[in-house]
Amino acid sequence: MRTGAKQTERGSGGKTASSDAVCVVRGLVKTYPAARARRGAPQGPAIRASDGIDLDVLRGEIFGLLGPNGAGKSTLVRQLTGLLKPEQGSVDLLGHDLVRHPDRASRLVGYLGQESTALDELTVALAAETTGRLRGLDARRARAERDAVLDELGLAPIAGRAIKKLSGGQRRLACVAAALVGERPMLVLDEPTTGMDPIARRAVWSAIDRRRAESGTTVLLVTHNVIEAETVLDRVAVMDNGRVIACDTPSGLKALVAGDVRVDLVWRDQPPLDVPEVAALQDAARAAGRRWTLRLAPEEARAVIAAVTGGPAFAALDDFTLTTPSLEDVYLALGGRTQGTDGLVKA
Ligand SMILES: Nc1ncnc2c1ncn2[C@@H]1O[C@H](COP(=O)(O)OP(=O)(O)OP(=O)(O)O)[C@@H](O)[C@H]1O
Repeated sequence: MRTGAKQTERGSGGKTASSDAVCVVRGLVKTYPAARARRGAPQGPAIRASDGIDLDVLRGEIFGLLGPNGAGKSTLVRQLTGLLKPEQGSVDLLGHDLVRHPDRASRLVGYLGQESTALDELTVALAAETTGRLRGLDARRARAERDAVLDELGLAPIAGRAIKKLSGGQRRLACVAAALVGERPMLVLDEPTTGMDPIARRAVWSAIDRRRAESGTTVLLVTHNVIEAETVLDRVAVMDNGRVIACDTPSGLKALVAGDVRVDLVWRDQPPLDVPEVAALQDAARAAGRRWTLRLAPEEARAVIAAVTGGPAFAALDDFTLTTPSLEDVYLALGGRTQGTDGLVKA
């Protein structure tokens, strides 16, 4: 077992803003008050959902926010979109002080929140068109943008249906369409692909990528889908407990675990813990159903594969793979809930 308290903070998280930064966050603090206790029960603690966040998002980049449930991602983006006021700290978006002037955010940001209730009563087409009109497009332009985005996201066949009567994935896709109408210099999308099938997800990623390529749009993206996000993100901030615990390019983050390989062992049924070589791996393995995942130095991985394929454990083994680490491994390695926030803990 090895540990290393290494975190990358290239181009972000430092106190000095880059001249290319369109969004500069410094010292952001937001605390939710403790919930009122039921009679006789002790009051729960207040929750510091943003705990001193520094962040620079650069012009034209697709910037991802990753982190476990409750890490503070939505709280952060709601402060970046003027919907929530921090107790301390500053948010500068394209030269506008959003803590003092939260009303200016709507002119600068196309925001997709986690909830869609405001658009639910409208049809897919009307939601997109109305959003365009609210963002200042004239009627002809709003209709043209509506048609283009519905085609782009494959929504034309259900354009006339009410959003509230759609399936979860369709509803989410309709909300993404509305968020993309009426050009804004920055898009803030909170888990845009939740509930979508692979084709819809791919359409969303390419629509986002296209806006960056064609219009230089800056995109801040909250997502749990690290494997897909890896292909579109320029940089990623990993959050935990209201803090940014790492920030770099996907490849820079992957370099944190680059010396390792990932071993996946899938057991036919229960792992054969009576085999000493298998029992010795139990503490280091991340178990999910019949699958054990281990991150190991290459020579350790070779020894594990030899042990489970050559000895008595082989009869219990259904499948095994040996791969280089992905961004998901970095995310899990840094996700402080399970392994500590003070850096990488290698299995
Ligand atoms: N309105 C609220 N009142 C009190 N606590 C809240 C409120 N909204 C969020 N929290 C708490 O603040 C913390 C951060 O929540 P937040 O929604 O920002 O996390 P998240 O990273 O977006 O999570 P998820 O991935 O589940 O969407 C959590 O502990 C959450 O329970």
